[in-house]
This record gives sequence, structure tokens and C-alpha cells, in this order.
Amino acid sequence: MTDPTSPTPAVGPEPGGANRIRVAAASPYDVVIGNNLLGELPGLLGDDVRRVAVIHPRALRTSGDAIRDDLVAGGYTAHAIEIPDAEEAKSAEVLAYCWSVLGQAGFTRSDAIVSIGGGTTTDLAGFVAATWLRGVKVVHIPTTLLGMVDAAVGGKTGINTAEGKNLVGAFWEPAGVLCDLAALETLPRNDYVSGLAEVVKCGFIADPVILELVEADPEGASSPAYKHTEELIARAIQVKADTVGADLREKTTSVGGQIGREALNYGHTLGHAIERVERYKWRHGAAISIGMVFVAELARAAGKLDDATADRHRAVLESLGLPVKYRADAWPHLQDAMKLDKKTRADRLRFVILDALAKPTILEAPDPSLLIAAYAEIS
Ligand SMILES: NC(=O)c1ccc[n+]([C@@H]2O[C@H](COP(=O)([O-])OP(=O)(O)OC[C@H]3O[C@@H](n4cnc5c(N)ncnc54)[C@H](O)[C@@H]3O)[C@@H](O)[C@H]2O)c1
Ligand SMILES: O=C(O)C(=O)C[C@@H](O)[C@H](O)[C@H](O)COP(=O)(O)O
Ligand SMILES: [Zn+2]
Repeated sequence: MTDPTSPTPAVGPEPGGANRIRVAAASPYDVVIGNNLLGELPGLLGDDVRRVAVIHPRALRTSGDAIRDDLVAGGYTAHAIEIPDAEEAKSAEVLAYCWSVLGQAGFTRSDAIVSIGGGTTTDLAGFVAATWLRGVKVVHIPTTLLGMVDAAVGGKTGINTAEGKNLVGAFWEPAGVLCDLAALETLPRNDYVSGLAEVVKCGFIADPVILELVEADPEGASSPAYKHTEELIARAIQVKADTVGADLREKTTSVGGQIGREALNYGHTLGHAIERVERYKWRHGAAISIGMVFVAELARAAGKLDDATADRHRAVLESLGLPVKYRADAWPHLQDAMKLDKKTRADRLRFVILDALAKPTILEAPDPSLLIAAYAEIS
């Protein structure tokens, strides 16, 4: 049963069927969820923009070319910039390649970037936009579930280095985000399910109705054809929009027991460490799934979280086919990688944990015995 009092998307579907969620920022912008949204692109680019770079991964060459052709037909000069698929795109080399294309094409401050792809594309393209001439306009068109509910929203952009995940980047908000649901139909199931990890995260940290909708039919929820897909997407985006709107630059570490944007990092301390140990070959959502089970066990071991909520993590993530365990022998490497987590202060590790369902908080410098006990539960 869904709880009618829990947060629902602030703005309902428009007559044309699209759902629009506003993100509060210095320049507020909308995340639009629907079908056939490309008609919105010129309005988001604005009247000044003449030249556009469409950044897309190899797998979406046809879509990237189609957007470029559309823009050209609309009177823009448009270039398609192809980048590698998945995490290979988030590198200094690919960033430098994009800069050189923009330089050769004569991109000025009145020109813009359009990204079309998953979270790796929006992270890279957002960082290109943040850094080219110290900042040009960007519009994201996320094509994965994860990109729609998380990566394209909120303005975190960046790349990975050998030392860790997203260690180099910038906050750079888009002018708008267009989530065309038809894109999800071509997404491999594994990638769709990886995105569900971030949806489930939003359920645990803020909106438990998400968990109920997944638990009602995990097999159904694992496909974009699920009758509640659009509601799941809208609810997760609403959690992200509300959270970043209240703490855009992740400055609030705790006010009256409430934490700010760091809540969205639930499961990410260990998750990012797993990604590094796996040399960025894993999907982000898979690593975050294990990371969430780990922090649930950590919160339980610290006497903060009740058994039922802790157990619910493993149950819901496993029911979706997401991984919930990791190799026991990897612990020393994971500990090493976690030292460079962005929440770490000096040598004090900080974990987002739950005090209760939808009550995220920070656990500072937990005793090593608690970390070992929690890791033993997932290895
Ligand atoms: N900036 C943020 O706030 C934020 C939030 C969450 C995650 N992230 C980042 O997002 C990245 C993960 O994003 P992801 O899970 O979308 O992975 P991804 O971008 O690697 O996409 C997964 C794969 O699907 C392909 N693909 C994309 N759309 C497709 C489609 N419609 N049909 C068929 N194939 C398609 C891609 O080319 C890629 O091979 C990670 O690097 C993570 O750190 C960032
Ligand atoms: O938007 C945020 O804030 C998040 O933490 C969302 C995460 O899901 C996302 O993976 C983000 O890129 C992690 O940020 P980082 O600062 O830990 O690199
Ligand atoms: Zn994430």
C-alpha cells in the first residue's frame, strides 16, 4: 500500500503527458519526464546560442547524429562529438579531446553543449561545459534510468582518476534536463537494474513509497514496461531535486540532526571504493548496491538501525538481481580507496547511515571493529 501522505512529485503531468520537476538553483531549471521532448531543446538553448556540440557515447551514434541534424535543420551550426561508452568516457584524455574539438570549431561563450547518454556522458559533458571558457550552457538528455533519476540532475560533473572515482570535477548546473522515456526501451536490462539501485537509495533516504512500489513486484520493476516506472522515476527525481535544492554545493553536514546533499551519497563510500578496485569496469549502481548493504550493516552494528530496516536493504536489492556481497580479501584495498572519499575530513572516514527509514545521518570515524564487523556481513 502506498502512503498518500508521503512526498509525491510537486508537479503532476501536463496536458501533453509530460511531468515537470523544478530544481531550485541560482538559475532554477526543469527536469522534464515524458516522450518526444526534443521540441523543448531550442527553448532551453535560448536565443543567443548559434553553435551546439552534441556529446554522445559510441552506442548512441544514431541518436547523437539525429539531434545534430535536427539542430542544423533548425538553423544552428552543430557538431557531434563521439566519446567512449561507460566509464572510459570519464577520463582526462577524453576531456582534452572534447576541448580540442570545441577549440577547432571556434566555440564561444554564447555556444552550448548538449549531452545525450547515460551518467558517464552527462558527467563528462557537464564537466566539458563547466571548464570550456570557464563555463558554457549545457542541456542534458539522459538515456539511462540512472542518468534520468540522478546523474543529469543537480550539477555534479566530473571524471575519474587512477586514485579514485569523480576526484576531479565541478558543480555546473544544466539549463534543463529532458528525460525521454522511450530511450529506456533500448537499454540493456543490466543497465536498467543498475539505475534501480539509485532509485532504491532514494527510497531508503527519503521516500519509502519507492520501496513499496519495488517490493510489490520486483520482477516487473526490473523493466521499463512496469506500470509504476514513471512514478518511480518522478519520485526519485523529486528526492534528488528536493535534496540538492536545499544544499546545492553539499555544504550542510548537519543542521539539527538533518543532513544535506551528503544524504545522496548513501552507499557511495564503499561503492566508489569498489568501482576503483574494479578499475571502473563495474556499473556504478551495482557497486552502490553493495555499498548500501554495507552501511545498513554498519548502522546496525553501531546500534543505530533496527533489524527490519537493515534486513530490508539486502532483500529489496537482491530481489532486483543487484549484488549484495563482495570479496573478503578486497578489504585492505577498499579501506585504502575509502580514504579519498569526498566526505572524508583529515583522516576521519564519514559514512551516511540511517537512524531509521528515511532518516539519514552521518556516522563519523566509526571504530575499526565496527567496519570489520559490517564488512564480514557482506563478504
Ligand atoms: N553527477 C551525479 O550526480 C551522478 C549521480 C549518479 C551517478 N553518476 C555517475 O553516472 C555514471 C553511471 O551512469 P550510467 O549508469 O548511466 O552508465 P553509463 O553512462 O555508462 O551507461 C551505461 C551503458 O549504456 C549505454 N547506453 C546509454 N543509454 C543507452 C540507451 N538508451 N540504450 C542503449 N544503451 C545505452 C552507454 O553507452 C553505456 O555503455 C557513473 O560514472 C556515476 O559516477 C553521477
Ligand atoms: O548528487 C549527489 O550529491 C550524489 O551524491 C549522487 C550520487 O548518486 C552520485 O553518484 C554522485 O556522483 C556521487 O558524488 P561524489 O561527490 O561522491 O563523487
Ligand atoms: Zn551514485
